[in-house]
Amino acid sequence: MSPIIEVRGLSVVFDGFRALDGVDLTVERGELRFLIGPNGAGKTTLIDVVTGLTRPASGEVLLAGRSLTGLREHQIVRLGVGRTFQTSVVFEELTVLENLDLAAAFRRPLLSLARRRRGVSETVAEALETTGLAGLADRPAGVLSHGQRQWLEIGMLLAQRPEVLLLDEPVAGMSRAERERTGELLTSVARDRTVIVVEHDMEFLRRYASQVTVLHEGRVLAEGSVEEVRGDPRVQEVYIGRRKDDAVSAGS
Ligand SMILES: Nc1ncnc2c1ncn2[C@@H]1O[C@H](COP(=O)(O)OP(=O)(O)OP(=O)(O)O)[C@@H](O)[C@H]1O
Repeated sequence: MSPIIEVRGLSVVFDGFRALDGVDLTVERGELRFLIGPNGAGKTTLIDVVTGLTRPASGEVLLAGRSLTGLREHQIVRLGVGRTFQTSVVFEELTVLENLDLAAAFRRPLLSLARRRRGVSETVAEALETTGLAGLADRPAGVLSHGQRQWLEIGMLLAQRPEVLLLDEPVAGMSRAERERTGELLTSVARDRTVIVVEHDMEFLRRYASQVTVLHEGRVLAEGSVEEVRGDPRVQEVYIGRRKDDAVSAGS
């Protein structure tokens, strides 16, 4: 079986500046893959290309063997690739349930209508349960805590029934308890889907990552288990002099 995501020779150029420079990346089904790297390494740009927001100068992205080259963002969503952004996309005045319903309708309007049961589609009910937000279904999203809002965004992705979820810094600004819950949520989501996470939080990474890809200056610097990349002298070098909690070797 082919990998779920294959990135081949990907380069992105902004006004002559190479944000990505020949990136190769293979992600198998069911992985919870972390992308790390110093600021400006190209992590968000990589997600932007996979999801069709940014066009590469060269190279390609394959989803289950199918090229995504030239497809638009909504087409890629419909093929099963969903993402969160660093900034929130929930509608504050709508309820949690309404936000989930809207997200579900975007992917498969007819199916989600056909499957309605007691006003809540099966997909939305599942998303509520997985994210632990069922008790808040009728509350406006505007009253949610920061953590709950992040879980709602993950729920909105799940409601689109993606095969691959790309999350950009999902635990930024979260309390320790919220980070733990998010780690458990992502682990459970990755059981039957593939999750790719951009994250700076090293403690979070140590606890939940299986495979890690380190980007630096637009290239893949290292790849492997958390222990392998932490022990890699090249990775240690690019993190030297950074904040303590951003340092790969911190706590070892
Ligand atoms: N639209 C753009 N136009 C010009 N340069 C850009 C654009 N988007 C990103 N860049 C540049 O490309 C490089 C990679 O940026 P990117 O946001 O992908 O890095 P990152 O690894 O996600 O960093 P961070 O951890 O700070 O979010 C940076 O130098 C950034 O300034």
